[in-house]
Amino acid sequence: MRDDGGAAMNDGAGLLVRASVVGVQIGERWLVRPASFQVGAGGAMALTGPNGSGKTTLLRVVLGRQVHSTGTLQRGAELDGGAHGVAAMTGPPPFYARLTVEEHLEAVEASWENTGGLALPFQDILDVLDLHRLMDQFPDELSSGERQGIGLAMALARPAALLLLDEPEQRLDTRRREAVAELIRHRLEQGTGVLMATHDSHLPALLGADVLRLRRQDEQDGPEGDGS
Ligand SMILES: Nc1ncnc2c1ncn2[C@@H]1O[C@H](COP(=O)(O)OP(=O)(O)OP(=O)(O)O)[C@@H](O)[C@H]1O
Repeated sequence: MRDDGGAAMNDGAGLLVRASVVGVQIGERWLVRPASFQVGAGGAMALTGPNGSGKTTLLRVVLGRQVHSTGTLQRGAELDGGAHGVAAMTGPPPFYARLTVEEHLEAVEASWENTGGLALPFQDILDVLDLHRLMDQFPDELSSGERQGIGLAMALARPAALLLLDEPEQRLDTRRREAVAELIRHRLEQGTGVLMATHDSHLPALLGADVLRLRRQDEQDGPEGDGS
């Protein structure tokens, strides 16, 4: 693994991410109170907590898009392996207005043709999420839940050592939430590590994920509040 300063670490075989008291602070305000967790290959970690407790911000720290103020973040060398490092879904995917859903998926699939192909075939993902009916539609003809579903499909198909998902259950009905859990389980079985933010207590249970509950700055400390 490598720490924030880029120094190689000798320990942590199989570990993809190790965060030790990582917090984000602006002035007196904690966006993320110091938290510790780790994600290994084939392991799942769920960040939970109320609105504004810092789940998305912590995912952004892991992605390298947000600087942290305290602690140490170590990332496995696998995560820096170019396109095969991290597959992230942190919001609706960028869509091209003039391409259909099918053309988007074809473009994603083609981009992986020469590097081992997709981790999960789109056909399987579309079957499970019941998205086939959308193939001929354009982005502005999709509901927010359908856009979320297509974004998830793209992230779940993408080969990567770490899958990072921000509220994958968002805007999905109960049946599709269970379907998403099934797809994530496939990725875990392939050895992919999964780090997610979620408001759904069932999803971590379905995945056997470790759970870290983040606290907002205005919440009292409690037994699980040290983030370990
Ligand atoms: N760009 C920003 N600048 C300043 N503060 C921010 C910024 N983005 C988020 N915050 C603040 O950081 C805190 C954590 O926000 P974050 O989006 O990480 O929470 P969250 O747990 O993901 O919330 P939710 O469950 O509502 O998605 C909030 O208090 C939010 O107002």
